[in-house]
Amino acid sequence: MAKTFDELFTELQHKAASGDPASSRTAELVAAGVHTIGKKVVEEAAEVWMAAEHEGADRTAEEISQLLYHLQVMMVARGISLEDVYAHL
Ligand SMILES: N=c1c2ncn([C@@H]3O[C@H](COP(=O)(O)OP(=O)(O)OP(=O)(O)O)[C@@H](O)[C@H]3O)c2ncn1[C@@H]1O[C@H](COP(=O)(O)O)[C@@H](O)[C@H]1O
Repeated sequence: MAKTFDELFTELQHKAASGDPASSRTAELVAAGVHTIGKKVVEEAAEVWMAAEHEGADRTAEEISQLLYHLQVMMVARGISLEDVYAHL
């Protein structure tokens, strides 16, 4: 069963707090900081755009999942909660 957006966020918070950067991509990115994470957000956003224009729905969904992952890593790195974001929806 695939995880939900909220479940992934909880997992990433734990990875950032106690994960090993050598084995956890999340811990590695959080240690690298918001500049590195921001570049990944922009890269993944462009890949979503390209997939939506030129590839199928499955590839586009995969790219969207990677964008959402990197947005969550940015939230964790900046100490932003799900509630902080949902308050603006
Ligand atoms: N959902 C994801 C996820 N989506 C994307 N990614 C990362 O984003 C990369 C995709 O971006 P790219 O294709 O640009 O990869 P790349 O070119 O190798 O990346 P660069 O090192 O070049 O920046 C993947 O290779 C992963 O490293 C993710 N990494 C982790 N997760 C999930 O996050 C959770 C915690 O993972 P860890 O922190 O690694 O334990 C687990 O449930 C994972 O499934």
